[in-house]
Amino acid sequence: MSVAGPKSPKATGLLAAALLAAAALLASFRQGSWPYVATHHGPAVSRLLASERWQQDSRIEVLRGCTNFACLRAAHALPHGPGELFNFPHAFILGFQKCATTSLAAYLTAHPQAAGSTPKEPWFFTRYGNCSHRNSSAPWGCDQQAQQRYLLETLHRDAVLDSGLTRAAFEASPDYISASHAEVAAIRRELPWLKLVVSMREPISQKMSAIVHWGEFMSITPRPAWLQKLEIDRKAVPRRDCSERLFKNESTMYDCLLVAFQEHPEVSGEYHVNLQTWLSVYPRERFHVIQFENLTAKPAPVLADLQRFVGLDPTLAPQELPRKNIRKVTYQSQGWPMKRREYEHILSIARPRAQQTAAVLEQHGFAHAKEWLAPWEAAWQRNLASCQPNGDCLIQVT
Ligand SMILES: Nc1ncnc2c1ncn2[C@@H]1O[C@H](COP(=O)(O)OS(=O)(=O)O)[C@@H](OP(=O)(O)O)[C@H]1O
Repeated sequence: MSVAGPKSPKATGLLAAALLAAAALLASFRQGSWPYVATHHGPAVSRLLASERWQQDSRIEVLRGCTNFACLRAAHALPHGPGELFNFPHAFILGFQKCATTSLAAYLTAHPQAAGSTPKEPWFFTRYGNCSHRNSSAPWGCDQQAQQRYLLETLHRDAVLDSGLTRAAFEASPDYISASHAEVAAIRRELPWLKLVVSMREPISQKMSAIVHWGEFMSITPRPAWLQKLEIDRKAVPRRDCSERLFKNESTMYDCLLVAFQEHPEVSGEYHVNLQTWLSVYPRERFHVIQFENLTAKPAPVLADLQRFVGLDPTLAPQELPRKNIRKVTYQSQGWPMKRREYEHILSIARPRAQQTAAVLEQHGFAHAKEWLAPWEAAWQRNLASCQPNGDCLIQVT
């Protein structure tokens, strides 16, 4: 039997809801392995839990009728059935942009126990999605239709439930990591059980990759509608302008790096600032942090850790990490021309921030700061070693 959502609840009172939630809690604890236990609900969820129909249904049956987040939350308060391995949805790859999120999403999508979203980057919860009202005082919120489309079409609800929840639905919108506190809080409110994956790349390389990405996009003529939509995000405009000029040979990579490093942290991908926003909302154990350089140098152990974190069986894993979204071999594959003093200047901005990021990662138990910084320091030294006596260098991304 399926349930249409929170529209027709037959409330039997708060006591019944509390009893049911307590039973679910107990059952979940007895099951032991269940990773998420709902401990508090909003009024809509409590009403659903109190409905007599729901008391007869299994979690997966309830989920079959869910077309909105309140329904999902109520379903997740019920005990999981035998063989069910995952929540729905189960995980988000949050970012950072240009840190191999597309390759990671493709890798997981090829895993028989995972179900990637369509598209890979729905951008549902953040500034370009329909639920965010950045330029008005309206609170974050999604209408019923948008929620339904997201759950059914983007996250493939039916296919995932048909698997008996033996597949983990996930999406990968790399701009989520730079979400505002209000947006992150909204995601937590709607999907409190999510597992969250973050990848970080040597920060100068990450910005160079983004600069090239935007240079290529801004050179598309006529400008596509989706690109025009992005123009509403005024904060990121100076960087995009610089990228456009770079591709017309009217600015240099150094100019654009300066712009990128001076932008607002939430736009420029200041790793620790963005991560701390998320850590202030979701518990620490929900996060898994990957270093791009470790991942790309020696994928197997990093991918095995990722699968363990998500709850996927590593023995079913695809062999290879794909190489998606690659531009470093297309543009300036021998390196970007820069003067030594210019690179040193950028480094004088990037290094202290990278050290802060490493300190935050250590503070939260994600990595040892020194070990984390070593591959980044090695990349900086490699680039400095490329400099000629006249100060001309060729700067490569990691
Ligand atoms: N397997 C592997 N090995 C080495 N490098 C890899 C790999 N997979 C992705 N990449 C590099 O990651 C960059 C793309 O990252 P994203 O997919 O996260 O970009 S995006 O934010 O989704 O646009 C992009 O960097 P640039 O080429 O410097 O732009 C990719 O080359």
